[in-house]
Amino acid sequence: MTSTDPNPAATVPPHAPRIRTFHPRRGRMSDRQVDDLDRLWPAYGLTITDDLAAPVDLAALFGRRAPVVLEIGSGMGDATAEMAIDDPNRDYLAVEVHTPGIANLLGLLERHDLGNVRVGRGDALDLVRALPEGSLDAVHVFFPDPWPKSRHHKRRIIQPAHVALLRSRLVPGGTLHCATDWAEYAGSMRETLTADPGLADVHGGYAARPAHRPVTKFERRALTAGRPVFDLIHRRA
Ligand SMILES: C[S@@+](CC[C@H](N)C(=O)[O-])C[C@H]1O[C@@H](n2cnc3c(N)ncnc32)[C@H](O)[C@@H]1O
Repeated sequence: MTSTDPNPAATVPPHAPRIRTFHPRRGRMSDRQVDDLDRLWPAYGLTITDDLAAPVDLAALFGRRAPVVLEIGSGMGDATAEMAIDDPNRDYLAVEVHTPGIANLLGLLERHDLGNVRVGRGDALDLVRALPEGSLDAVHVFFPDPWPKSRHHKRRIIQPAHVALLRSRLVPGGTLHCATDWAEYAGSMRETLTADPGLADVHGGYAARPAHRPVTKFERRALTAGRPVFDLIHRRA
């Protein structure tokens, strides 16, 4: 970090109370998901804790040196797997707290014989803090929990301190790509991303869904309900 690259999140003392950005839901797993989780976790999984040893060695995690895309909140993982299949020259690090979604993605990795995906289980922000600065080619935040009530906005993943933290982990020129179907959150995201001094807006506002981003499970629900979708893509200067 330099004096011209303020990173407020990095200055939060470790004893500060933590505010969760996710609902602590467990969810039921099918027998197949239980089996996939047991068998495949050792090969693809990364356990995330709030004292994860930093810096995380991404080349060791993936077994090669390639540009890395971080996906925060991969849900059931279908979109993650699809992007990784279409983009074999980059590595994908998906992070989720929802165990059935993690298990589902692990099953997809085996079925598609995908070597360029790893799956983190835990709070994405704990992982991001432990990543080296300038280590990510892109960060994807697709349909994050909107936390619609005003008193819960502090739980949103896209807020100034988190954006500064995410930006610090991008390589110069790397992109932070957010998408939401929640119009008010889209406005807040746009404001926050535009206000960050180290990010430049690639499209000058909302973008249409780029071809490389598959329609996600949550997005399908939004489209069925007739809600518009907002993509925002900003680049680290
Ligand atoms: C609304 S869902 C969207 C899932 C997927 N991206 C999609 O579009 O279908 C948001 C997901 O983000 C996960 N999530 C929220 N905060 C997180 C965090 N701090 N770390 C990891 N996962 C998180 C939730 O568990 C949830 O599965």
